[in-house]
Amino acid sequence: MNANFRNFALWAIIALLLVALFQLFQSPGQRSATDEVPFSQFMDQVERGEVRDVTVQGQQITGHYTSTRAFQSYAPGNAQFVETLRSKNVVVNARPPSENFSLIGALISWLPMLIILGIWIFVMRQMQGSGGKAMGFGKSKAKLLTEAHGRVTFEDVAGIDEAKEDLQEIVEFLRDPQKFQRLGGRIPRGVLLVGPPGTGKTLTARAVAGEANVPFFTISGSDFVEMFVGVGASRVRDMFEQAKKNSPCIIFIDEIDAVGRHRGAGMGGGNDEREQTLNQLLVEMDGFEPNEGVIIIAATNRPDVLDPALLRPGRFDRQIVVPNPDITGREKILKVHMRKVPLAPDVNVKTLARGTPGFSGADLMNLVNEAALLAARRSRRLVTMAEFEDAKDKVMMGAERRTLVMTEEEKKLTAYHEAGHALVALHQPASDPIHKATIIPRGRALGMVMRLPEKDQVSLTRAKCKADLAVAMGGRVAEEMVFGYEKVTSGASGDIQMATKLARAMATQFGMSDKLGPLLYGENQEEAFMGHSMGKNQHVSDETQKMVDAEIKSFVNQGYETANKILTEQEDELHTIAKGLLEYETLSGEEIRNLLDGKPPVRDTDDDQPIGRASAVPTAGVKRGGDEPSGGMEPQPQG
Ligand SMILES: Nc1ncnc2c1ncn2[C@@H]1O[C@H](COP(=O)(O)OP(=O)(O)OP(=O)(O)O)[C@@H](O)[C@H]1O
Ligand SMILES: [Zn+2]
Repeated sequence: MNANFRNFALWAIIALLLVALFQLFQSPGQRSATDEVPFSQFMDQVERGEVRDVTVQGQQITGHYTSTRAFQSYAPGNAQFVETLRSKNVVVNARPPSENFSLIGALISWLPMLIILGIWIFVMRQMQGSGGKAMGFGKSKAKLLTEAHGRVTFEDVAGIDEAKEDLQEIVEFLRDPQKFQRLGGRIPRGVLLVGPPGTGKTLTARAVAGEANVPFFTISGSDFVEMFVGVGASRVRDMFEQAKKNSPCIIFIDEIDAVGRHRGAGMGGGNDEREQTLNQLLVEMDGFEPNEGVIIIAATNRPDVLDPALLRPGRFDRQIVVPNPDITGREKILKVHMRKVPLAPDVNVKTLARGTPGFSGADLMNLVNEAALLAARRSRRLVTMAEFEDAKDKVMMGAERRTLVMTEEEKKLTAYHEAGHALVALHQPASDPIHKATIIPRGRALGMVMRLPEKDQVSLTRAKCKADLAVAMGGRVAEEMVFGYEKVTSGASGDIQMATKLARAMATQFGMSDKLGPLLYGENQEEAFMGHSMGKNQHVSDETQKMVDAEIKSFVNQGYETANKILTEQEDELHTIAKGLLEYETLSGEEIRNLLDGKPPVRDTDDDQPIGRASAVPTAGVKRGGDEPSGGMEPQPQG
């Protein structure tokens, strides 16, 4: 049944129902236009010669008086009145009993059937979803992406060269399956792309199809999962049928974990349907010849939950990891997405790539998009570095909260807090260089100092950890120095949390404590990771626990002392930076260094951009995080 026919049938039924209703309501109306008279009265009128003609239909009598007025009456079952009519010269017509009402009668007797049919069709349509795709129940929901969706090639995928290399072989096979057949090589039927969200798994799969110029069917694992038993399995069957008709081609199953979860791993019962679907998938994958030219590419970010049967040879036996990009990868991905954007000459892709550790391909695409939108809002012809910087902060920390009302006192306190971080960082050679400091509130942070590593960090040195601890404490120390012990705010909670996490990692994981030695304390990674107290950890004795806690405390205290020493010795510089922040709100690393040399920042006054940022591009880096987190840690907006 195709969609057009279904639509037609539906409208036909609705039309029929309307006609039937119309007839039903119409008939009594017509009747009321005639006189309805009792049979006895009718007979009297006949006797009196007032009736001109009658039509007898079963027991119903209709006719006209000599006055031409119409009437109608009903005769009792066995009344013999025709003789009387004849004797009075009335014209008598007769009709078979049901003719007059045959249409209505038929409709009434068919009505229940029609209603049931209508409901059935309606339910079927509902089950198909509103997508309007002309596919039947139990048919696969796989979508065929065509040229109209835009052709994707390996050119569009950047920064994951190893995955592309691995897939190159599949491209060659799809281009000329016969060649491989002749040589008897075994081509994998299934490829599993494994990686975190947004790293370009879907994009890569599409690029394989684009490179090989073959059809690309895409479906999500969750599309197979239906409430009706057997539907998922029949969708799988249908999908493979479609694919075979279009071979060579690619089937892409996104989120395969939705169907491919370990059998029997679900919560409670009721997983029969999913298991049936999975079984069907396994059967189909075994069932087609490797040379039929259908390649299945599946994606997941949870390979660990997949049923082992899926990973056996002949199924998804090839796994390709698609990781988050490294610094050069980020640069390449940024360049791919910047192709569509008119760039100002000051845009430095390398700096952006350095400032976005942990970003996925999708995050980077989002960053470029945000920057373009910002540039449009600022009515610029080109997208400048300032937009990219702001977009980066927005993606990383949340939108600026320029409307947040801060009292002068709070603003001053924030400025000194951030200046404290910045100054400590400046005087710690092991710290990453400052990228910028700002007191514009963003997300949960009231301000932040960003430092940028020169290159992606693979490991942390002891010196760098110590420097990071000192920088983290710098904010609080500055507050205490300038405003006094009692005026200290909760604003440093983010710093304290970050410092504690780092100190704990140094003591229990990195082996950086002399007292504890290079041992792993606390087997429970998660506890350590979450920054929870390990107090109840059964692997650590009470005494060891006390030692661990003491070491963590001593690391943080050392950081505090270092910060205190630097800030006390350089109090003048602290005031200079804080005043600079109060005046300009945002200072780049270079501007801070210039300020300390007595050179104020140069601001473009006729620049209409809402952010008072220098047009000079900061070349030095900063590190991410609201009041800076340390290597490998999540950004910690400081409140
Ligand atoms: N390596 C990359 N090169 C270029 N663009 C990328 C890359 N990775 C991601 N993107 C961009 O991010 C978008 C989203 O990526 P995609 O949907 O392919 O990610 P995914 O890994 O399939 O994510 P998910 O696991 O959430 O489905 C892409 O359309 C693309 O524009
Ligand atoms: Zn801080």
